[in-house]
Amino acid sequence: MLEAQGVGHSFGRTRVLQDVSLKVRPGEMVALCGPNGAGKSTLLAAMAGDFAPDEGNIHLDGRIVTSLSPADLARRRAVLEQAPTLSAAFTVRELLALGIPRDVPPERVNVLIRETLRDVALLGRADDNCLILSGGQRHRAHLARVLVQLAASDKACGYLMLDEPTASLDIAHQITTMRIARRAARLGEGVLVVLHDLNLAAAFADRVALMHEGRLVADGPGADILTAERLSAIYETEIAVEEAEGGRPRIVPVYDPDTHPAAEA
Ligand SMILES: Nc1ncnc2c1ncn2[C@@H]1O[C@H](COP(=O)(O)OP(=O)(O)OP(=O)(O)O)[C@@H](O)[C@H]1O
Repeated sequence: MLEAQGVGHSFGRTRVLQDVSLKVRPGEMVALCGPNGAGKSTLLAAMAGDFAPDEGNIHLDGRIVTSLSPADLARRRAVLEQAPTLSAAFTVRELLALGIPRDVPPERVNVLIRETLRDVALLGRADDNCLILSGGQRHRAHLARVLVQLAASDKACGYLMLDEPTASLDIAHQITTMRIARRAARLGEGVLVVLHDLNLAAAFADRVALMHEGRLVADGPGADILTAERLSAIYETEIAVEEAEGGRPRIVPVYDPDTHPAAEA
């Protein structure tokens, strides 16, 4: 299990996380939602072991996450950052190979790369330089990099941590990406995904964890958590919630195109 307990953190004098506790169990997909600046990426980075928070603990399969070696961390969890960068002009194939340990036989590497690129619909671009891909295609290549990292791991289960994986994708690729994350959970991985799209969260995640101003304000099934009253309050805009197929909530922002932001101040 990946678990944050009583986590607090400040950057300088800015308190970014306050007493946050969150569990991601193997086989479970948790969507982390909330307004800009709520602390989602900071929490995900802390849970990934990127830094030790000022307060509280984060355990990955029973061990303090920052006590794990980089190699052990890489076998247990894979992280797609919000704005992934390239350290060199890699081809798509080379980018994916970065996530695969050197002792994996070349034939296995080729199979892993081919299967993962097929999943993200980039099989035909394997030998293209990442820099010539479109923004969304490049993001899918980075998603493939983290998927192949876990697929190559010898651990029975790992944790997939995705920070806004659908932000630059068209509707079809958003759905494909969420299906890939869902399949990872079905195969036993723990999935933590930061999402702004509350409808994707409601449709795909087992639980929705809602953050606001550094705190976790609600955590549970989307149908319980995503209420019009709660969402309108934390996003400070009118949001309606309807009932969709299977009792799932459908989140509908209420648009008033003629209200200028300055007029509300
Ligand atoms: N390295 C840093 N130094 C200083 N402040 C930081 C740093 N990283 C994040 N912050 C601040 O922490 C707060 C939370 O940022 P974070 O990126 O975690 O929010 P978020 O919920 O992921 O937001 P968004 O939806 O806009 O991506 C913000 O006010 C941000 O400015």
